[in-house]
Amino acid sequence: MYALMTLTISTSLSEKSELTRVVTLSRRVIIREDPQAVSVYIAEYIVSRIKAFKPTETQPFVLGLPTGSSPEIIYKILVQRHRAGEISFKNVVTFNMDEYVGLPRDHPESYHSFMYKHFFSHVDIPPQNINILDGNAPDLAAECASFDARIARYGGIELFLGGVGPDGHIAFNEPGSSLASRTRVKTLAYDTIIANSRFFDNDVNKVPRMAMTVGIQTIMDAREVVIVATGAHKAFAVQKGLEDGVNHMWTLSALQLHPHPLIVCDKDATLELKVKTVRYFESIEQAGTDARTQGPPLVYRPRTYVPAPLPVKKASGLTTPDRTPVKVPKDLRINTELHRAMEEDELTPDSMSSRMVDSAIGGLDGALKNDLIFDRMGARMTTL
Ligand SMILES: N[C@@H]1[C@@H](O)[C@H](O)[C@@H](COP(=O)(O)O)O[C@@H]1O
Repeated sequence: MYALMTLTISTSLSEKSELTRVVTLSRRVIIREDPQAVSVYIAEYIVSRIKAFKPTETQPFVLGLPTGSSPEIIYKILVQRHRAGEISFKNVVTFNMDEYVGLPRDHPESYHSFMYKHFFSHVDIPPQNINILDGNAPDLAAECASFDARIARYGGIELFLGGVGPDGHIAFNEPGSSLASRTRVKTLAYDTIIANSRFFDNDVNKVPRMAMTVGIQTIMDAREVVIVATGAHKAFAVQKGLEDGVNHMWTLSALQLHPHPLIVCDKDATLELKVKTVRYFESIEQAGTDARTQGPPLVYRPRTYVPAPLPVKKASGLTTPDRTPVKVPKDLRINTELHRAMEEDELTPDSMSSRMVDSAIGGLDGALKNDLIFDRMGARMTTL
């Protein structure tokens, strides 16, 4: 199950007259000491993938993004890399995994607010390149269909970054979700409502009961999936996702069927894994088969563009899905103002992390207080 597989693929691309290339496929698990080192690894990985892709306005890099406490340091590092002039998001198009239904867009805990606060307000991504599900759309099903159609218009997602819930869910694909699911409305599992109540004054009654989420198949369709898993409270999910079989009750496990999954864990998140499993993945990395050299062959893979968006019948009449309007909606301005707060105070732990009593979040708070120090892998990395 964990063995590296080699696969010979044929491509019709005539690049350098090489019609056949041997691509190494593997399930990659990288283990780092703590959330800080995990975040450095993933941020560097994303930067390297974007650079390798050499995105342009007409062929942007399509990046799927998550929310949650786990990716906060990753966003912070990406912002730092951007400010240092090392990476631009001008030709990056983003699709967020999920959003609560019925929560005002400018609510501090909406995923719109989260994304602007932690990332979008601090980088050069054009507003029209940002795609986040509208949890207040008059027709939620049409909004979901429109989202999938927009992804298809861009030729699919290149790299989907995701977190994992303590119950093994990815995005809001709760235990029991169909592994063939696409973007849709989901009722949240009670475990998730309890877990996320930390963002809502620890009051389960304030947590929205429903969310819109990309499906498992939406994530599986991405050319590459990167999962961040930090903290002892994720250890059981990681164990189920990696060591047990593919199971819709632990939706993380679906990635066993993906050709390019990369799961980056801190040591706490590996606590339930067998020593043998941990040693195996560590040995793969030590053998020099570093994940960053084993991503999908970006430049050789054809991108399948769907030229026109699918028409979607909305309550107000026939409309076509389109990208987010160039004009930033009024209710997003509140998020942009958070930019100033961040400039002054960087990413100080917000209400989310500071309220959580958890080893991973403790690590996050510690990391946010300190300067980011790139670990050995990060330092050794050469940007493409
Ligand atoms: N919908 C989000 C998921 O996308 C996220 O992965 C999960 C874990 O979040 P955290 O990183 O805060 O543990 O929380 C929510 O349920």
